[in-house]
Amino acid sequence: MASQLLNVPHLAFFPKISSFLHHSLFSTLNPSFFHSTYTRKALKSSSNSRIINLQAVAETSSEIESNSATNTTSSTLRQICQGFVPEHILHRQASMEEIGFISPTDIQREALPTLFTGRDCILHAQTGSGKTLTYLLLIFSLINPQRSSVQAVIVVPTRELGMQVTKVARMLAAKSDIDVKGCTVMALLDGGTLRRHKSWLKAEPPAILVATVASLCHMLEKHIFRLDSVKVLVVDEVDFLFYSSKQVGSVRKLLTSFSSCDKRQTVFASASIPQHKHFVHDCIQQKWTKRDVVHVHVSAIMPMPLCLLHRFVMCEKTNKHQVLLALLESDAPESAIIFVGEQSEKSKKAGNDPSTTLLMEFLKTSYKGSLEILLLEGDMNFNSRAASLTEIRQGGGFLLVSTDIAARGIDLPETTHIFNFDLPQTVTDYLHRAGRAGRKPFSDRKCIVANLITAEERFVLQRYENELMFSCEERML
Ligand SMILES: Nc1ncnc2c1ncn2[C@@H]1O[C@H](COP(=O)(O)OP(=O)(O)OP(=O)(O)O)[C@@H](O)[C@H]1O
Repeated sequence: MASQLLNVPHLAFFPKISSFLHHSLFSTLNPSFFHSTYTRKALKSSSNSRIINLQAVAETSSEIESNSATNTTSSTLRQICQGFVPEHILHRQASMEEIGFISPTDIQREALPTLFTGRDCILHAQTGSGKTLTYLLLIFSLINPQRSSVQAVIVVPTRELGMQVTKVARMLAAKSDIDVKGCTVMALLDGGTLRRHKSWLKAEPPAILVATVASLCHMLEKHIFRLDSVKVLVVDEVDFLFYSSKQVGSVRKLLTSFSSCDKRQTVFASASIPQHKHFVHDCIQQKWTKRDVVHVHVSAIMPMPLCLLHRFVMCEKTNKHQVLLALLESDAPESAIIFVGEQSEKSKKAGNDPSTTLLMEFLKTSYKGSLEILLLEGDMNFNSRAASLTEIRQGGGFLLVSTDIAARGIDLPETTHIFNFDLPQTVTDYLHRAGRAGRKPFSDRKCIVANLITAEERFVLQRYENELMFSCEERML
């Protein structure tokens, strides 16, 4: 299986060079891999490259590769979880079915049986494929509600994703008819009131802790609590955290200094794990996971959901606002996210308004449709960011203008359209931005990803098409 994986074209999906992409096994890859510009760049820059012993990795870890067409089992999610996830979550009062979880998604079908055996897993599946519920079901199968200690920790890269995961975990906990206190879920997120959390953690430790890395490490460094009783540690959007120069040090510490992989079950999740062979190797070498970690790779040859239709409109930089307006009028999305690039430091220093502000002003005066126009960007304070997402989740259509802060993990299933007002910087960013639409696992509904590009940007988009294996049609206005 390992050698088969090395020959599938999805390995051409290769974003910018990162700190953990430091090995070189390119000589063993399919020649098509070398067509990737990113790959050529990586080859040039991998001065400290070394050949890793793939065979050794293959002997200890294992791969489960699945593509939707190959699935034959018709078990329901409840059947897969029976005997593992407690009855009170599955059967009584308000059941999984009532929440809407009847059939398992591919990642749930492939990963849950392995997770229930206690093995560490890397959940690698498309955006919107249900990875959150996969690891939460494992957590609910392991925690003892009678015990007053932190038994599961879920690490997330952003406050917004943390709030979302907390909400799903609380929904599952609340649907059970056991003593809710036993299943408390605490969100320990950047921008929160850490002092209040400190006393809470000491007096009444929650069973499940959802945390951003900085806040979690702060508590651990101050010895407010320890990870001794943690049975499962999940790192969501794991590639993002390892890429982030601000967060990678803390993540490594969390995985090796604050707790040991032998004493916990470790789960990593993401829709993009570039050079996953290297990553599995690093997991074992660095003791982030046990040696028999399983890489569960769903839709390996198709990194993007098929329900997404990709379009581009060629335009001048100066008339992008008008083009976007024309698209909004003609496509009439039910709800949409408009992704805008981050303002450069140079532009900030020059005192220019960020593109998000300019676009918001334009839309507020020119857009005549019924969707509510909202903004989400990193520079906003935490309360305003939370307010934007709360408003969206209250229902009604929205037009969310956002930077890449909304590109990872955010689940707004009503989103029918993504507009890349500015083209994303990397192929990974493209995958995650596009994946904010098409998030209803069993729906046939097609969603649109529209790219507003200048003639010079066409080749960049073409590269994304090649690496993610989709094709983008030109849309004439
Ligand atoms: N078995 C299921 N049946 C129906 N809906 C499901 C099922 N599992 C998950 N979902 C729904 O699918 C949507 C996407 O799930 P989730 O947010 O876990 O995706 P993800 O794989 O984590 O995506 P991303 O990589 O973008 O973070 C959610 O709205 C969730 O409620």
